[in-house]
Amino acid sequence: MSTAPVIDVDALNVSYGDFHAVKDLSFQVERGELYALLGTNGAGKTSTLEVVEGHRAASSGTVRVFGESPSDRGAVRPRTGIMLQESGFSPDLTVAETVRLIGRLSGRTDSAERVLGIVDLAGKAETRVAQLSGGEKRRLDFATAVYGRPELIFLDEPTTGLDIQSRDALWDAVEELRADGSTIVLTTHYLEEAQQRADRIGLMHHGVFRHEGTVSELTRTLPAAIQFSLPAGSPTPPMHPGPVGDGAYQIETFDLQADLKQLLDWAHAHGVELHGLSAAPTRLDDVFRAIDAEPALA
Ligand SMILES: Nc1ncnc2c1ncn2[C@@H]1O[C@H](COP(=O)(O)OP(=O)(O)OP(=O)(O)O)[C@@H](O)[C@H]1O
Repeated sequence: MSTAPVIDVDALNVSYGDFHAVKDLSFQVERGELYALLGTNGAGKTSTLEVVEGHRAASSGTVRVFGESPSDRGAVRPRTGIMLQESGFSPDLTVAETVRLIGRLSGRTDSAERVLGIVDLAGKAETRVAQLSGGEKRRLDFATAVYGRPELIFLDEPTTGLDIQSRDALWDAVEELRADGSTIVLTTHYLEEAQQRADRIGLMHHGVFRHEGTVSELTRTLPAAIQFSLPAGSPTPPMHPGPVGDGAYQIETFDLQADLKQLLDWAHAHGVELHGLSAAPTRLDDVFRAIDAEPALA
């Protein structure tokens, strides 16, 4: 089996007139990975994905999907499922007709009943799209993306507007596809989903990656926090904690386990009880907030 990446983006630039939306972006997505392309509003995620999906020409740079140009739709489209943020379904078609039509256009084969079963829309097969709720339309969109079990699936904000049961069902279906070897590219503003699901994350801001790596590589870029309060008259604690209000202190650390141990050893040795002790690892949200606070790179 080939070890070439499924997606290979090299020095991609996308400009709209004078506005440079994507700047020399390079990344690869390996077979079987779930790669999350995340970023602030206007970071350039959609512009990037439109090129990778073959919907937009690059201003410069090279993009390969399965080793082919994404504009070679005959080669790429049958192997690729796309769930867009806004579906363009015809309101007059039924749910089953929509799945069959999009399935036929994709060049993949499957059964409408199977994919509608995955998203719990089998009972709505003969309902017109115009009569679906917002969440049901999102589920139909997902069904068309996974029709034929494509090798590569783009999920653009897949769970927006879905209730918790539908979200769980969607992620179960994604995990099943991954077990079959499908590669997933996810964009979402629900960072906890990316934190939980992504093998790697590309975090964009103003057209460039501010970070790329696994969740733990990204969260290691910021310190974790240990917080506690001390009873009156306690000796000075180690590691120079800073006050954070209400008599509480905070230690910022890149080595949570070692520093927590040092603090607990100190408390034990001095017979001090640490009140409200908490040790919080860095979350993806924190990394996001930190990059959003930075100025744009030139
Ligand atoms: N057709 C266009 N013409 C001019 N500017 C555009 C066009 N499409 C996008 N842009 C600009 O390019 C930048 C990147 O937009 P893009 O849609 O790629 O960002 P995004 O990361 O997907 O954002 P969001 O999270 O808000 O969806 C934005 O500043 C946007 O205003």
